[in-house]
Amino acid sequence: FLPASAPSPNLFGVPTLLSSSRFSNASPSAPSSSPARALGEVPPAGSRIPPTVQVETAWKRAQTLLNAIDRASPEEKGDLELTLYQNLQTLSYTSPDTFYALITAHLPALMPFVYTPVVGAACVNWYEVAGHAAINTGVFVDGFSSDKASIKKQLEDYRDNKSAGGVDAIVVTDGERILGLGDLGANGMGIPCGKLHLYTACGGVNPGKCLPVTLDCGCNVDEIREKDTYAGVKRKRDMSVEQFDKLVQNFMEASMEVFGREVLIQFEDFGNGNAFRVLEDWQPKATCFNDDIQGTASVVLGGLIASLRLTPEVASLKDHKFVFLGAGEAGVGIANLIAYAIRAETGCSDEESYKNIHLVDSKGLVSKSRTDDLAHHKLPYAHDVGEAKTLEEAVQLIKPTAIVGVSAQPQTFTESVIKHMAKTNKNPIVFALSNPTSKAECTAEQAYKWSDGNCVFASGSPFAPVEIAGKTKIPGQGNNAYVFPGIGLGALTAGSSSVSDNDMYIAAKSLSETVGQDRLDAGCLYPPLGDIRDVSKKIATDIATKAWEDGIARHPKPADVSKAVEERMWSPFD
Ligand SMILES: NC(=O)C1=CN([C@@H]2O[C@H](COP(=O)(O)OP(=O)(O)OC[C@H]3O[C@@H](n4cnc5c(N)ncnc54)[C@H](OP(=O)(O)O)[C@@H]3O)[C@@H](O)[C@H]2O)C=CC1
Ligand SMILES: CC(=O)C(=O)O
Ligand SMILES: [Mg+2]
Repeated sequence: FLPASAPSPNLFGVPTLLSSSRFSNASPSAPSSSPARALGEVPPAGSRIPPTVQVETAWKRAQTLLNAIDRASPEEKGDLELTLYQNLQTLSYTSPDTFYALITAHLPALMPFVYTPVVGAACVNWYEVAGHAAINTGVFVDGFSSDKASIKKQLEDYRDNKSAGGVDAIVVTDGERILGLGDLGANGMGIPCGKLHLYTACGGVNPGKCLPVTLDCGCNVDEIREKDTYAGVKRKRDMSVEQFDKLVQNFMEASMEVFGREVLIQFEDFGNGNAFRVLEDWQPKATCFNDDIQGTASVVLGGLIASLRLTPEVASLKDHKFVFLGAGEAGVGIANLIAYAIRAETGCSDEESYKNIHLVDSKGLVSKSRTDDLAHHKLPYAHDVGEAKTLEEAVQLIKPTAIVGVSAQPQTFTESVIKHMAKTNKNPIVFALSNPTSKAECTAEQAYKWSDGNCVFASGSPFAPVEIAGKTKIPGQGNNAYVFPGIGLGALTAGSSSVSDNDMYIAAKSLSETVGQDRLDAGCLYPPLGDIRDVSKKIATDIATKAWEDGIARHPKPADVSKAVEERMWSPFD
């Protein structure tokens, strides 16, 4: 940990370390920090002072803002939330150790300000909000003019000048489907940044070895692209599928050549016209996964497995009847993993495993009569059960035990839908998973109120506990953040050559085992966020153990896998 070399004031009043981290904007020719000073690099024993005092100061100042946010009127709230987001980003540059110590120690309070929902608002006006971070963070690849050699050069520059000697984990987006906010173009860079902050805080991945990337393929939203401050490529998304696939191929090959074959690559918030195909192309050839399709599936399956301990009337996954609102990346990803788990648990056929899973998309219930017109990924769910134009009709027709909202359409879980669920089930599952909060299918309060406190609720962005009928209900955050850090950490520990669908199933089971009876008693299907490093360690241990069993691990097997995971975890407190 370094003494202040260039102090500058900021909200948290901590010394700045402008030349010491991967966040440095120093040009390659500028005097660079000595290698020993790079963030996260293991320092000689005893040379690093835990940033305790700075963290206390920063936390006091953050609390001032948190209190102001609590007291603010709805009109003032948004600006104050963005102020806290901005200050945290500044801190991540100026004193990374303090930043990671702060968010790790106070994750439940601060996660909403580095991740959903506030990162969504930050992305909308990224170039105004993110300041220094906007253009200096990570790597922006111009999708129209870059070839493999130029991408390699960008990555090598990053490795040599901004990383702690290499990169372990990349989160890459093309900005086309940012949360439920749609196409934000290069503004989407806030998402890889937020995800990687969580890789470090929740999964102990060395922040000096994390790389956020945006493949800038233009933006179809005129008011974003045409803004004076927009620094992305000012073109529409007019690339052909072949050009897009070539860009992804160049990026994937360049990443593996520069950072090594085992570099972990997480696809994030791509539009669904490309996401499924890119995953199918690259899953066998790289250590990669799509967080929206697979990570989301794993966290939802984990919650469902935990819920079986709460809903004795539903004995196993195969006894559920699911209706999804949304049949895109998240919807189909979750549906596919539930079907995978049912097959694994019962040995049934593919067809049988899909039978009780129903999807509603923008045109209504996905059904047999629509097969001529359906995207490939929806076909397994086109059942012969009749037709429904709306969610309400679908719920009346199917009589589900669980509804899962992944549509980015707010307030679509209406009073009448939830009342119907409560009438036909003792404890209906209601997952309103769309992000950010403004896109949630319903709020926690609505779900509990309309079901007389009987539903089992989870949401993608956090909601506060709700008092109902003399009980406190704790809404779980059904967000892939519970699993992706552990999945990535596991793959990195083993040096896995791939990340499989079975890994998502393993992570789901692992996560479900961390949910204590006290949480279930409060209606919550997920462990406290404050325990997340232990949760990630457990998930990582299970994933890495399986990688060694399956022979896909490139690293030698340690005597104690859990210890190897723990030793790999970077901590700002070490
Ligand atoms: N909690 C979590 O961890 C996660 C949450 N999400 C959230 O889920 C949401 C969707 O993400 P994703 O699946 O990737 O997005 P996609 O764009 O891939 O899919 C959106 C789906 O919603 C459907 N849809 C749109 N409008 C309606 C409507 N009026 N009625 C019914 N369905 C509709 C679309 O229908 P059609 O197919 O006909 O176009 C499509 O099937 C986002 O808000 C995202 O933030 C995503 C990943 C993780
Ligand atoms: C959580 C997440 O990955 C999403 O909303 O896209
Ligand atoms: Mg996402």
